[in-house]
Amino acid sequence: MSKIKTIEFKDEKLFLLDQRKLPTDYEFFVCETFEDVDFAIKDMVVRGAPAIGAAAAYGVVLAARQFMKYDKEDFIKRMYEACNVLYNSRPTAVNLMWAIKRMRKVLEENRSLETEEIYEKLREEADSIFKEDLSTNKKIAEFGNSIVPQKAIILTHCNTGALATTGYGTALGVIREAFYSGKDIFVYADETRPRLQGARLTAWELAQEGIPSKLIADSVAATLIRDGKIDLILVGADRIASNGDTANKIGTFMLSVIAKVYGVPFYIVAPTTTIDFDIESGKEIKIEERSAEEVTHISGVRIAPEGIDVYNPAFDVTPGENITGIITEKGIVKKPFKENILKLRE
Ligand SMILES: CSC[C@H]1O[C@H](OP(=O)(O)O)[C@H](O)[C@@H]1O
Repeated sequence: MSKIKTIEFKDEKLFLLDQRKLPTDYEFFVCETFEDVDFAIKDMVVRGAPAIGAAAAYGVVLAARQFMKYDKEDFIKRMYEACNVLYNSRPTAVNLMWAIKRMRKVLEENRSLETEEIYEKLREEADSIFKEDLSTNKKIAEFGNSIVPQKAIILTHCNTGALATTGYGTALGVIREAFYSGKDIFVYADETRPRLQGARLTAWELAQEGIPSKLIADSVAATLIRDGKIDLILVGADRIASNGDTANKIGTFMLSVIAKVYGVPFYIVAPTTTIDFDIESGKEIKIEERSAEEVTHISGVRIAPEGIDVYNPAFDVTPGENITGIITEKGIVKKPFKENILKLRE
């Protein structure tokens, strides 16, 4: 089991492993207010759909601590405002909205209680969200491992490990499970421009546990796939529409097209909390656009000329027809996705 502590709530503070600093520096960013959490999500101190959901939930707990000194009416008003700020901290990963909706529901159901009691209820709910994700990841990994052949060479994109969740991971969780079950697998990890989650985070997680792997530039993947060097592609998700269209880190769609051309199995790995049952297709998914600096600079060093215009979408949408299956904690969803995804709705 991965020992990486991505998120920890203790002493009324939220400790986030600062993923902007990895792999060279292992430092924690300490959140004492919900504004600190909002910044941490926006600036990708913490990132990854389930991880930002859990962090945002604790952001609501911190807000309750901040506003306890006000009278009840003011407390409730400020709490809803804080929930709204956190809900909008990043637009694509639906786990964030799902977590805030759960926290808002607890706030609504308990608004007649004293503020200290509301704080305790919110703390319990955030802890539940945290623990549920951990157990969900393990179930996902077990289902996922069932489709990993012995000695498989696996390609993965971005970071979907313990750093993107509350522990273990989604696609990288399946890779961990296959490795620890003795399948003698090998991993190619895309560096994942521009924020380099693969180079900085996935490579770090793989190295921490001695999982045989090689880091590649994103543009190498196509040749490996063409040359029959990849047996399986496992990637994460930020929002899955009810027809199976999936928003994930930019570059995922391109991989899915190449996988389809060369007949390589291409799986999305995600908890059902990443499914947005309220949208019909990927067309409805808002794709976050991030700053030009993420593309024109690496670690603060300019690599592109001043004044150049930049288009920097953080995600793209892979159509369901390019996806072999969606690995969840409730099993592996195959086509027809619309029919089979809706069966997952509780
Ligand atoms: C297990 S969710 C991981 C998912 O989130 C990443 O995006 P970001 O690093 O911008 O938060 C990426 O899309 C991963 O697949």
